[in-house]
Amino acid sequence: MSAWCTRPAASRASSVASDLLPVEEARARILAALAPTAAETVALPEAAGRVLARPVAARLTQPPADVSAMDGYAVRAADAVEGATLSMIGSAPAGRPFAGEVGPGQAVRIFTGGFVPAGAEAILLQEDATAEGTAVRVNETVKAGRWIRRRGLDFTEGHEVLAAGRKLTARDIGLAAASNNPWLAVHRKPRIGILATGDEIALPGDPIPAGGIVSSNAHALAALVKGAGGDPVVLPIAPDDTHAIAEVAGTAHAFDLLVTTGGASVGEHDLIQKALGGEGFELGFWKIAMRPGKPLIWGRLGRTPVLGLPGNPVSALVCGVVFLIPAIGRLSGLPGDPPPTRRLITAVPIAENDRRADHLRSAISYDSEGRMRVTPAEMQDSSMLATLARADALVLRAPFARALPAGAEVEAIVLADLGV
Ligand SMILES: Nc1nc2c(c(=O)[nH]1)N[C@H]1C(S)=C(S)[C@@H](COP(=O)(O)OP(=O)(O)OC[C@H]3O[C@@H](n4cnc5c(N)ncnc54)[C@H](O)[C@@H]3O)O[C@H]1N2
Ligand code: MOO
Repeated sequence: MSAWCTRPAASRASSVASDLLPVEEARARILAALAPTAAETVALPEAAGRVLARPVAARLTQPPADVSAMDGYAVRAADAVEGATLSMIGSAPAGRPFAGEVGPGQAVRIFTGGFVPAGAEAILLQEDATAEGTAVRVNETVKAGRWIRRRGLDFTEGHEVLAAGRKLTARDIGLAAASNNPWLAVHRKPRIGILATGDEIALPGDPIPAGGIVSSNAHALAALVKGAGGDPVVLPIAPDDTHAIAEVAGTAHAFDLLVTTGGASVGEHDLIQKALGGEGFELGFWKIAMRPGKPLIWGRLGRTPVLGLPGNPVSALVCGVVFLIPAIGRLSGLPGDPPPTRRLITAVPIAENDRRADHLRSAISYDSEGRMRVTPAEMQDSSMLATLARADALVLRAPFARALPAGAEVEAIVLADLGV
């Protein structure tokens, strides 16, 4: 048994009670086997949503000098008392600093963003002054420092403005631009191969074989991968034939992760492990204590990790939420946190659970007092994609969780939190 296949002690203990690996342990083992992709340098517009591979330091100080926060007059604080009249000696619009100095009894016309001239200690708002020619009458006394943005108020040259490991938001892109960083080092988008298998499946729009169905998994997973920051590559559908599966899997080396759907279970047409086995597949684990998603496969084909998702469409997508999104996060340079959960109140009683951690497709609604309530769908069959599409949340039920009355608190993954 290689290090890849070694079971941690906790797993051995739990396997005494069950042959199914707990969800948290399965996710931990998946994440432990993944490393972030290498860094690449991209232009700012390409960097949004990517994860910084190296910290970003400011390449200038902002503001570069003391600047005015308002339109008005740059004045010496002691002179600008109510009733005084000052003499305007020039102007300092943004981008054109005044070269001279403000002397006693003098003022310089200044505009928002203009450099505060030497000698000035405050800005007199134009609303608080009356100008006639070069005479400026002060209508309201100003305090020293008023309306001046000090040099370096925002950031200082050489200081870190963005830390490595940060997923870049529009705000971060603005900060990188303001700090004069046109290029950023980010982790390459993880390339995720998606291989749907099955004799019965056809692409949407293609002729459907007798007894067949339309393949939804590859499309749904590609959308999920894209939303999570990965680069999906949908491979041709492989029929239930070990040679065909092996041939397509031969492209695995091109991916940071190969995801298969279907053929994960125990039927004689469930061929993923058999077909990949001939190509040198090393199994990490198979079967987890999860509904939907029990026959999940995890292993490695050469250097490429392989996540084998069940064929049932809801199982494939729920496993996508629970395992694939964190895996893409880890490959992208993030920690790969589990999906965030929220505490919600169930509107209806929930039955006790069996040994598999359940993920109940549920609707969120608001009661007459505006409080959020969650209602699991009555039917939870893992073929029912419409129920998943209509759901707002997955209510989590731990193995052997006790029955709950209406009004009890539950933990739930809110799908919109993940953009799924
Ligand atoms: N005797 C047992 N049978 C099954 C077990 C078990 O433990 N013992 N587990 C069940 C569970 S749980 C699941 S989940 C499924 C998973 O099966 P597979 O991963 O082998 O998936 P398939 O058999 O290939 O397909 C299952 C179902 O999903 C449809 N499918 C497959 N691919 C797609 C696709 N790309 N798009 C849409 N739908 C797809 C397929 O037609 C089947 O209806 O196994 C249970 N059986
Ligand atoms: O685990 Mo299966 O996904 O229950 O249908």
